[in-house]
Amino acid sequence: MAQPNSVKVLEICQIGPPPKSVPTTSLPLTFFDIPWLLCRPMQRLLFYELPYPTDHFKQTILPILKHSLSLTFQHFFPLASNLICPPRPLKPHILYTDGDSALLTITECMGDFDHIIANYPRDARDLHPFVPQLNPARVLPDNTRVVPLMSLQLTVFPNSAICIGLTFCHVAADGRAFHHFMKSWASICRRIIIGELDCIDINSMLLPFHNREVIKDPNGLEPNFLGEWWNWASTWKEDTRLINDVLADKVRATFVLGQAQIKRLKRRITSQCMDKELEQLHISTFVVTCALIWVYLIKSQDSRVSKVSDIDNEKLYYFNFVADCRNRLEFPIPSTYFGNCLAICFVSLKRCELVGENGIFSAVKAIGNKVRELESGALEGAEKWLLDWKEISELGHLVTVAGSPRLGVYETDFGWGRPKKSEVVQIDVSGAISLAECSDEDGAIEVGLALSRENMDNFNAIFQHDLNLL
Ligand SMILES: CC(C)(COP(=O)(O)OP(=O)(O)OC[C@H]1O[C@@H](n2cnc3c(N)ncnc32)[C@H](O)[C@@H]1OP(=O)(O)O)[C@@H](O)C(=O)NCCC(=O)NCCSC(=O)CC(=O)O
Repeated sequence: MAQPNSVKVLEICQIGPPPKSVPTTSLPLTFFDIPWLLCRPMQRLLFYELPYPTDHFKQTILPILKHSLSLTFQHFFPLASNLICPPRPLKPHILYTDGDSALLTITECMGDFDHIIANYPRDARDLHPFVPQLNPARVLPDNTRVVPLMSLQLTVFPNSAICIGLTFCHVAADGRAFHHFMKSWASICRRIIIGELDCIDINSMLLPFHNREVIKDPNGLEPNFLGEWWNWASTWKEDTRLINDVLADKVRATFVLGQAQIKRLKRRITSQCMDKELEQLHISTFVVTCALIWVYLIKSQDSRVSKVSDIDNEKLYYFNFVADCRNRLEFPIPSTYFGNCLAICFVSLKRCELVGENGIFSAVKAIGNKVRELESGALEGAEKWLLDWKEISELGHLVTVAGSPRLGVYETDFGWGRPKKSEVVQIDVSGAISLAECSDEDGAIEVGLALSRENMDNFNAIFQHDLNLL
């Protein structure tokens, strides 16, 4: 019997920039890009209400989505390109050649849209039918790997909705760059729908900036990171487990922290501070949300430990987030820079500090201090980014963050309104939490989690109980 969320493939095609519109272009990888070479692909879904039958979608909306995507690729060509990984010591790079394109699959789903986009815990496997697969990498006779960087899937829910799914390699674009692409595609599509495109010059839009020379590397991070990557790549084994096996016991849910709750949380934190401490504390929405979720996640794992004596209170727990460096470096980088420009930040605390009475306060101090340190040097300690990453992920006890409430994902309007829901699917395998602004409340935050059923129940109980006390 078909699963409720199985999809029927209607069409498979390739979409690239209009022919001859983009010259052959090779983009070197900067030290900001290299750490993301081994990151598993990003999987982003955007769900929209769009109450048309499948035939209407195919005949009127799909051609516009395809045409606008092609026009957008003319400027955001790296996403239609390939990552070229020649054998060591030749450097990996992104290459666009005329005719390169991204895989686009069109599918239809009869599943229950309201259930699919709900916030309550659902089987983590439910979203995977909407996630496109990347075309497999090719290996050339000289052992060069040619890796497609993005693929897309449009799923129509007849008479109710569509889902736009994207899988892309982080090495091509960070969150800011990727959402610039998404908003540009949406904007061109919207203009075509309202018949405005002819009188608007696409070149007048905020175009991506591709010149990698703006990224200066005075500390020689690039050769250091490349060396690390080559070492890793030589021993790296692809995860060949089936997604259904990996996710068998996982559920995913979205928790919303309302604006009022965030305000009260900030107030509670500041009331715990001495005046002098307060001056030093960085209490942003990002920081208090991350602190709260980090502490609740650790508390929600406790019931997995059968005996209290099994809990090692001295053990270090880690929190990892990335910071956009476009306005945080000594050299200027345009806000439209297309590529990666992220500092990788780690924070650690002992378990007893996190689950103690002032756990959230301790976590706010630790994460906030890290954000503050970025002001005096976002690249401080950067030479250890990859080593830290490898060591800490092997230790376990790590919570990482995907997405951000500053990416404006809910502003991505293709001409039929804001998304009803956005999901960062890869968190169900990567174990990260995802953050976004909220679909329907200004100043609120959506937190996406994928946990075992038992941990999710525990987390939910702690979240509901504690937030009621705020
Ligand atoms: C370092 C940070 C994570 C956290 O810094 P902070 O704690 O200072 O928080 P912040 O920068 O959000 O904002 C701090 C304060 O500045 C003001 N402020 C900043 N930006 C604002 C904006 N656009 N609108 C309104 N206010 C703003 C607010 O007063 C806010 O306080 P208040 O918040 O209290 O109102 C962030 O600055 C950052 O770099 N975010 C981007 C991370 C990113 O790009 N992630 C994507 C990874 S790639 C990825 O994951 C792939 C994918 O998504 O597909």
